[in-house]
Amino acid sequence: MILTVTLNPAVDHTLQLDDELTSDSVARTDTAQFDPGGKGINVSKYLVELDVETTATGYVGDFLGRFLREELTTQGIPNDFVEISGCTRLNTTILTPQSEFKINQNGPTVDDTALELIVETIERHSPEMVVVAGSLPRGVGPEAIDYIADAGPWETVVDVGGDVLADLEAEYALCKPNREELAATVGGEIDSLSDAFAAARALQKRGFERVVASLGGDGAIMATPDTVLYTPALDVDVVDTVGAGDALLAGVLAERQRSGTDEAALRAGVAVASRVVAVSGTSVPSLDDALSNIEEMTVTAH
Ligand SMILES: O=P(O)(O)OC[C@@]1(O)O[C@H](CO)[C@@H](O)[C@@H]1O
Repeated sequence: MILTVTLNPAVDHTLQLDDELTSDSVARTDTAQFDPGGKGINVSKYLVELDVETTATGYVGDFLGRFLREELTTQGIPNDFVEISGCTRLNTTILTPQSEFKINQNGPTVDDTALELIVETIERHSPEMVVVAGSLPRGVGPEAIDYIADAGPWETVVDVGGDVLADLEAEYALCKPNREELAATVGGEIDSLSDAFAAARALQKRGFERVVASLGGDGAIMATPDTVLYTPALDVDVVDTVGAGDALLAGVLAERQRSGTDEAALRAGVAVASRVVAVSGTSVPSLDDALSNIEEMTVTAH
């Protein structure tokens, strides 16, 4: 079982506008979508759709926390959250004909004594793997992630910001930076695929058994102890990119559990991400046949 930990969940509010945003005028829209979100929660949503056993945990609070819980339960996503007194955040995506704007709140402040409740929740579910993903709420530092990773026999996967990633000290089975986070961890720019391969290789050597990096429209890479694999993105009509990295991670973890090979896992990640960018917000597309033709996708070793 894969348990996801989202320490700073969000309700994702997605608005679609027919025109570009302009200052000093009221934009009006008929469409408003609210999805339970936050990176770990999204991974659980996509894993359920891929028929992988999962449970989502993390901190939730107040009316948006209640909405998030109820909505996940209605959607059939197993969840077991820790209640906090602060309010879960509302993150907004505004889609205009030309642009995608994303505004994320920092979220509530969490007392670090609540971490023990997260660890107790994880222990109750005895997962083989724990995925800690998303930003940290105020009051929680990178050492909380090391604490979770060291607290039990589970393998731990992280998808956290580049600054947090750089401070982690425990053993991790996998990390999933995006291009900017990859650049931040190596303190340089990623201007080409070969920069990305070198950065992923360097990060892998710093103590992550595998590094899966999402490169947006350029595809994704996986650095393993032996090689760096690369798969280009599929050609799809992109509605928005919110949740694409979470979908990549869910696809990689689902396929690694099924076939165990890194090549197939990377292909599966890119295939699932390409389905998710074709729907708005962090709603879940049908992934029934998402993995059916993945052996036709290109993977190269570098
Ligand atoms: O502020 P964070 O935690 O880095 O990211 C949160 C978030 O942008 O990530 C998900 C998409 O990956 C959304 O569901 C959510 O709003």
